[in-house]
Amino acid sequence: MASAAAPTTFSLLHSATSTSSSSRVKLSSSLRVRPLTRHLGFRVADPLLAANVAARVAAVRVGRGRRGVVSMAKKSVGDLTTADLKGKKVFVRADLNVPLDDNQNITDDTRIRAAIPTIKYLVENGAKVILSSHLGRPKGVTPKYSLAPLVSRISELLGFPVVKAEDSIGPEVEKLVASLPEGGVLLLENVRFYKEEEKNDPEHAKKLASLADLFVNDAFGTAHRAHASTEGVTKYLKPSVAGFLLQKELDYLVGAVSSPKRPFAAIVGGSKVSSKIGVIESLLEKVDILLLGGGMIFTFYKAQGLSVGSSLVEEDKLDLATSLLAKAKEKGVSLLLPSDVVIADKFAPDANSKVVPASAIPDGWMGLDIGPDSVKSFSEALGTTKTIIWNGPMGVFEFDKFAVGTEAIAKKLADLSQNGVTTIIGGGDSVAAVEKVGVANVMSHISTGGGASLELLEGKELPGVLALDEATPVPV
Ligand SMILES: Nc1ncnc2c1ncn2[C@@H]1O[C@H](COP(=O)(O)OP(=O)(O)O)[C@@H](O)[C@H]1O
Ligand SMILES: O=C(OP(=O)(O)O)[C@H](O)COP(=O)(O)O
Repeated sequence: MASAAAPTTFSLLHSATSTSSSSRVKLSSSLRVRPLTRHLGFRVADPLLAANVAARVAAVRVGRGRRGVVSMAKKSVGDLTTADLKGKKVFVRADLNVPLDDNQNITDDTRIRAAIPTIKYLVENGAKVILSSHLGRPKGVTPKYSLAPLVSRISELLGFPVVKAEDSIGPEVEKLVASLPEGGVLLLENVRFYKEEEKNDPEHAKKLASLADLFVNDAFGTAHRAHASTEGVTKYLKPSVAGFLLQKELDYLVGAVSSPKRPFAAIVGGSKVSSKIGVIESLLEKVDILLLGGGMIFTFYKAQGLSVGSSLVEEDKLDLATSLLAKAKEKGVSLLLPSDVVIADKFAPDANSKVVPASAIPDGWMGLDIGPDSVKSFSEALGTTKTIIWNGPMGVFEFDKFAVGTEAIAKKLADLSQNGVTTIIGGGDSVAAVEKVGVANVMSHISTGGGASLELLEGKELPGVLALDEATPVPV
């Protein structure tokens, strides 16, 4: 078992009684301030500033018995009143990166629904909302990644029509902003149509920022990216504050995951192997059980000398996979790889398929799901846990033939959740999978960010959060 006292494990309590809408957290006496700051991306106030902090922020002991107060609040959109917002142009960065089918229909609108409370609050307070997001990972302007298919759903959820711009910067956008009424919403085109977005180009950030007076970041799913519309704009827009979704995610994930009930398990799958494989290293410091599925597993099989046919493999991560297996052993973490897989002769819903042992994937075939024996052993392992975080489907669940493993794990988690286990689901596709099975409502927390929640758990700073203004301490 992993040690419950791993260096970056913190004991956090929510300050649920705070009258401010900012996220405030009380810290236990065992806490070390510096690692926590690193972990959350929040600055922890110097204990000596205690006298300047509101009495309602509980005083706690920090370090070696010194009496102090820790306030980790980021300024929230809820701290802004009608006086701050009426008639103001507000640049809202949301994560509206929703899955679309081949006909451009939204197959899961969780992220859109999650963004609505912040937009509604701004609208109700007379702001002019300039709403922005990315969709997918386009390289330049790519029609299939346009935000156009989202307009009707956003309008429907808000109860009034949203105007859509054809670009995210430039004279046409400026004209639309100028004609935006108080309480109106303008949806910009995919911010990733400009390569400068992901480069966090300061000139580009300045152009985006020039559209507005202030900034609200509600894109938790993209908070781990330092991009022009998440981090860059904060340098030019004051105030830059957290939206309600961003706050809610941090409150839940920090609270539940930093001091998990044990045994604590993580399930990692999906196809973003290169971005997730690194997370495994730090997960090994925190979890007791680690289950790997999805496209992740073939890099591990290959590292062990098995043939993987034409399955997804990250060749440059083979050494890392080998060292992770060794590290799991050294840490006493029970790392489970599927013992059998469902293989296909092509990447298609109507592919021929069969179940084979993980060690017997023939050439020309690719693994697209975990097999029945693996479902059984994964379910048994999960049955022993008290906290589970799941990121990334077990297989290509979009194709019914290869959705069985993902659905079985979703049902197992739903069952455990109803029996007192804390279940946290993160990631666009993982959430879509859980929605598809119809068990999203019984999970403890559905996070809109897969990579972001993993990086938070990993102990990394989230640049999109770090860049926001700190809440003003209230004088006693
Ligand atoms: N064995 C596999 N081979 C290829 N793709 C896979 C495999 N298993 C899962 N996937 C794909 O992974 C995608 C989700 O991956 P990812 O984006 O990492 O998850 P999330 O959005 O939950 O973080 C899904 O589209 C799914 O089809
Ligand atoms: O879908 C997302 O991440 P996730 O799949 O890790 O949840 C976010 O929209 C971030 O997208 P990105 O990983 O292309 O930066």
